[in-house]
This record gives sequence, structure tokens and C-alpha cells, in this order.
Amino acid sequence: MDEAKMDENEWGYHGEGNKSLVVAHAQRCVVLRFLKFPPNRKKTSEETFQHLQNIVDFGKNVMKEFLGENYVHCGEVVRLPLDFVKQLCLKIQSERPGCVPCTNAQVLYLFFFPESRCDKDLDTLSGYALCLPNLARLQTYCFAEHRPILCVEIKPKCGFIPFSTDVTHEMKHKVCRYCMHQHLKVANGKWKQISKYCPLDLYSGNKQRMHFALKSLLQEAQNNLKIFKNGELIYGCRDSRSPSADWSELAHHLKPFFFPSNGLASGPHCTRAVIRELVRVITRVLLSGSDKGRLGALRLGPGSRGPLVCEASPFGRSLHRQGKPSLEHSGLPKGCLLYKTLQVQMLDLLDIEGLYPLYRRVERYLEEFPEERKTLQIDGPYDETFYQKLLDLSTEDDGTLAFALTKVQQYRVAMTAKDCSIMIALSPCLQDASPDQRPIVPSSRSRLAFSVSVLDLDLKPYESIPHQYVLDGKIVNYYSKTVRAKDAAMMSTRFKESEECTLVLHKV
Ligand SMILES: O=P(O)(O)O[C@@H]1[C@@H](OP(=O)(O)O)[C@H](OP(=O)(O)O)[C@H](O)[C@H](OP(=O)(O)O)[C@H]1OP(=O)(O)O
Ligand SMILES: Nc1ncnc2c1ncn2[C@@H]1O[C@H](COP(=O)(O)OP(=O)(O)OP(=O)(O)O)[C@@H](O)[C@H]1O
Repeated sequence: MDEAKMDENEWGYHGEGNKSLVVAHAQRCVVLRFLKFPPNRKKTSEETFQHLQNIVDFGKNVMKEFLGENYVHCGEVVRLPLDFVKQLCLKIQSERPGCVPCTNAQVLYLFFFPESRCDKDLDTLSGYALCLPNLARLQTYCFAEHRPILCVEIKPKCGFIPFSTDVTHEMKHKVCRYCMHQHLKVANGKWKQISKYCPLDLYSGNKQRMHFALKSLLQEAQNNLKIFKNGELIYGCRDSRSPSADWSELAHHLKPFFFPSNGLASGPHCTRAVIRELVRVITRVLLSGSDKGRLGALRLGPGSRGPLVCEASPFGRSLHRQGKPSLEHSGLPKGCLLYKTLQVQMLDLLDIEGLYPLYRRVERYLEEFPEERKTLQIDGPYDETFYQKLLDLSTEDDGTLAFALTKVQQYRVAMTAKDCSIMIALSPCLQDASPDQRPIVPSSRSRLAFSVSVLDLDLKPYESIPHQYVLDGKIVNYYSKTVRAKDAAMMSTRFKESEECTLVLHKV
């Protein structure tokens, strides 16, 4: 990329999260990722550069090691002309969904007010951004130019139920955090309705359960599923006001990839057949992979797993009703990205309840010796030394600062893996085309070349731990309250019914 010849008209808004905003190049398969900060926490250029460099280093030295070379794209920090950044910001402002702009050119900051992102400013002051491959498009240019490209982005969230003995709420041993959190999110108005998706179904490795999980995501995408066609978002929920899922429109987009094998070209049967095919292909892709990471070093023992089925998942509940509570666990193939991601998530060995007192121990030490923050590598550098310390899986607390620090850093890495997204890019290849290095998945219409990548691998900040602790309590308490209220309502209905019954008997 020639930084000196940047033209804002060649870039378009692509997407954003809580911490960053991404623009994509119209022709080339690259994106620029800019940081966003709360208004009261503006950083200097040097700090922004360091923040971005830390993201790159963490990807290279830690996540690549754990997840494997092929899945992780670290990108590089680039310095852009400030004028380009300013113009780009003005341009994309109108392309951002649901944003009311409020510009103040004097301070070179743009304030956006998207529904749930209104507390963040886009960094236009430093001129630094991350340049990454556009994962919504395959990275082979011959495909990118001539063939339609479909990209499915999944944010799977935490795929296990805590196994730590430090957990005090019984509910946390039965229901996964995602399913519990759903109730709080709906109550807070973040989403309209509770999703049937449960991460434990997706991570089960059991095809039936994975199909159910993916269909549930398609019904209620929230921020866990997005679908792009040729780099454009065609399916996904932006906020609680987004219209509900339109499967027939989605099926229309998908037909070039998955023509229904039943021969129907339109109508609800065709829609269902196309969606089924999408789900089948995505499951196959998710179970594929032979990329070797250094996860061997991380393998957790058989005792370090909680229940394999979440009691709140409709799939789990139906198994329970059928008297098959402990479904045969097919497990994930060890080379696939879901397996590797789950292993990293399980670096959260103690759960936030066990971790929080250790965080407090580190905090007390830092209060006494603030200058030690650097030596402890709280804010980096995320180098080989940092990585090596993560491999110590002991849970015996010897009361030392070193033990507490290792668990804190492992927890931050685990939280990162619990919040990352998986990008699957698919593109049809000709029957006679000699396959390049890319793996192929057969579909009803043609063979599809695919790539799987992981994104949003920014290490979660040390400072977020108290927030996690408080949030955990809120999620569990709210869920327990809701479940108790439901049980009480059911009991009272039954009680009423039995009262009525008694009255009838009296009359007789
Ligand atoms: O705590 P959670 O599980 O709600 O996760 C947050 C995400 O909410 P979600 O539950 O996926 O809707 C949240 O997603 P949204 O921005 O709400 O789409 C962020 O990813 C947040 O991470 P960060 O603070 O931006 O680094 C996430 O916070 P972390 O907990 O990962 O720090
Ligand atoms: N390399 C990439 N290629 C294509 N699209 C990308 C890439 N990186 C990010 N995106 C898109 O931009 C969106 C926002 O990026 P990202 O998830 O990194 O933001 P974030 O602010 O860190 O998210 P969060 O709210 O989870 O903290 C993603 O959901 C994805 O759709």
C-alpha cells in the first residue's frame, strides 16, 4: 500500500465494533482498522501506535502460536496522511448505519451516535491504523476478481460451562454464560428476543447440534452472525431495532452458491433447502482443518471440563425430555479452529470468581510498587516471554504474586478467545479448475473453495477484570431471579388448578 497516494474515494465503510471501525478498499482485498476511544480517554499518537503494535505482537507471538499460522492474520501498523483520514471519516460518516454525525473539524474528531456506540470517538488524530487482509473476501486474487464470494462471520462466544471449584452459584454449573446473559440483554433492551443459540451446541462437534446452533443464529443473528456477499453485508442484525430475519431474501442471495438439490427454484421449500445447504456447508467447514498450533502445550486434562450440554439450550432440554441427557459426545476434531479456540477459552481455569481475589493481589502489589507495572508486562510487550508464562496450567495457589499474575494474564487471553469472531469465506470453483492451496467443500451446486480466519484478537485489558466480576454477578442473579419467577408462576398455576379441582370435589 502506498501511504502517500491514499484516496478516500477508494475506501468504504465495512463494519465496526465497540473498539474499532473498519473500512475496506473497493478493489483490493485489504481493510484499514481504526481504533475508537471514549472521549475522555484520548491517546497521544505515540500511545495509539503502541496500542496497535501491541495488537500485532499479541497476534504474532501468542494467538498464532495457539490457534495456528493459517487462521490468524496480524496485519501491520500503517501511518496514514492526516488529511486522508479526515476526508475518509467525513465520507464514511454517511455510510455508517444509524449514525447521526456531529463534526468538529477544529479538533479533528468526529463524534458518531450509532445506537450502542455513541460513547466512542474514532481516532483521526494519530494517523495510525492497522492494515489487514480483507477476510470477507478470499485472498486469492484470481477468485476475488471473477467469482462471487460469500463470507459468514460468527462470534461463537464461550463454549464451555465453568469447571472451577471456586464457582459459588450452582446455576453456573448448569447453564452457560451466553444463555444466562441473553435474559439480561433482553431486559436491558439490547436485543428484542432470546436466542435459541447456545455456544455449547456449536462447540459440541455433533453435527445435529451444530446444525441446530447455526439455524438458531440464522433466526436471531444478534451480534453473533453476519453474512457478506462480495464484501457487502447482506444479513445480520445491527441493533434491537433491526427488522427481523428475512430468509427468502437471504436464500435469493445464496442461490449462486447453494442451488437446492430438490430442483425447486423459488418458494418456501426452495428457501428452506438453500438455508439447509448453507448450514450443512458451514458445519463441514467448521469441522475441517489440520493447522497445527502449539496447543499441545495447553491441553487440559479430562477433569477440566464442565457439563457438555447447557440446560437452557432448547436442544439440551429436548434431549432431557427424551431421556437422553448425556448425549454421546462426538467432540471436535483437534485441528479445527473451534477446538483450538475452545482450548484457549479454557485458560480461564478458575472462573472470574476464583480469579478476582488474585487480581486483587496483583492490584495491591501495584498500588505499593506502581513502577513494577512494566516489569510485570501488564501492558505488554506481548513477546515470547509473555507467551511462555501462559503455558503454566497449575491451579495450586502458593500465595505468590507470580501465581496471581499468571492466572490474570491467562484469564485475559481466555476472555479474548471468548469474544473473537470466525470468518468463513466461500467461493465457487470450476469443476475442471486445478485447486490451488485452498481446501474445497462440496455443495449442491458446485465445489466451493474456502478459507477460515479468526478476527478481533485484541488482548482484553487488565482494567476490565473488576467489570467482568460485577457483570458475572448481575448475569447470574438476574437469570436465577427470572427462572425462580417462572417456576413460581408455574407452581401457582398448578396450585390454582389443584384448588379448583378441590372445589369441584367439595361441590360434589
Ligand atoms: O462481556 P460480554 O460477553 O457481553 O462481551 C462483550 C460483547 O458483548 P456481547 O455479549 O458479545 O454482545 C461486546 O460486543 P458488542 O460491542 O456489544 O457487539 C464487545 O465485544 C465487548 O468487548 P470490548 O469491551 O469491546 O473489548 C465484550 O466484552 P468482554 O467481556 O469480551 O470484554
Ligand atoms: N480483517 C478484516 N476483514 C474483513 N472484515 C473485518 C476485518 N476486521 C474486522 N472486520 C469487520 O469489522 C467488524 C468490527 O471489527 P472488530 O470485531 O475487530 O471490532 P471491535 O471493535 O474490536 O469489536 P468488539 O465490539 O467485539 O470489541 C467485524 O465484525 C468484521 O465484520
